Amino acid sequence: MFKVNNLTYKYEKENKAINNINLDFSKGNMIGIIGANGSGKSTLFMNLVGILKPSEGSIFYNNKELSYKKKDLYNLRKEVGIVFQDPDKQIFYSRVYDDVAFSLRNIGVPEDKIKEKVHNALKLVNALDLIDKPVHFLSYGQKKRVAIASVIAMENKVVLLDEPTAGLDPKSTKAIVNILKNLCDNGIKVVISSHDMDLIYEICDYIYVLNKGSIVIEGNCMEVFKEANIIEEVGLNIPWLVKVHKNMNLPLFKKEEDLYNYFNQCVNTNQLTSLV
Ligand SMILES: Nc1ncnc2c1ncn2[C@@H]1O[C@H](COP(=O)(O)OP(=O)(O)OP(=O)(O)O)[C@@H](O)[C@H]1O
Repeated sequence: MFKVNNLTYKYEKENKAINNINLDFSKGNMIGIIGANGSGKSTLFMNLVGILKPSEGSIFYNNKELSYKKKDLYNLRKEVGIVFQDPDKQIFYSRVYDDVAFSLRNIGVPEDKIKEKVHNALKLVNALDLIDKPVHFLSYGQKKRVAIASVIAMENKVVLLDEPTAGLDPKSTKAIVNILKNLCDNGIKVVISSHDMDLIYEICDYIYVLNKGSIVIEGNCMEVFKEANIIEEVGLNIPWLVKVHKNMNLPLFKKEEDLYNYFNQCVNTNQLTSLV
């Protein structure tokens, strides 16, 4: 798994986009990387897959330091998939089918297997109807779903997703959330960056909070969001379930359904009479 030691990355001489951070992705199954605009999330992801090379510090994957030789990067990317924030960065082919098939062809998967994997991946992201469409005909949200399908089709061991649900409608967001949960249930490590704190709170079990390139807090989801002052100071929102907990003096629930079940139980045992 990924372990990052004292990573610093500078695009220019003085400014540190990432400033001496340490990460250990064995701490969770669904890891959240959160931070305001410009806090360094995308820069971190690009360092993890070897697109950018650390200015200082080191990155280990399965106890081996990243090597930037073409062959080693090729092997890394067979195991680690990335969905970029901007789908145009990752879509190269003119037809959706060929785009999703691209990486599979690259690693020599037979064409009949590719056909099956492309269909399955597009179906999962609710985009099978786009299979024969030219990519330049697609909307932003449609391109985003195709980019996610390309990574799902590869069946990687680790999937990094930079803002996977940004710009998606509720139905597609729900589809992506279910896919991420499913990947996680199947033992795939999912690392996600997002500005949607309700989403991060719902699905992540370990979180790193970045601010101006540094990690200001890390821990399990509930621990991190209980630090409301820090979360707000770095320009992020508090998830609504945490607000309910703080402002209504109710238990801290992880899922919306847990809150409803709690209320139903209270109603059934006549504990809500004082509110009615
Ligand atoms: N190509 C680049 N050249 C110079 N500076 C860059 C470049 N890309 C990013 N930066 C700077 O690095 C810092 C971190 O940017 P990065 O894109 O990693 O942040 P982010 O957390 O992903 O932001 P967002 O939430 O807006 O996507 C910012 O200060 C940004 O201006």
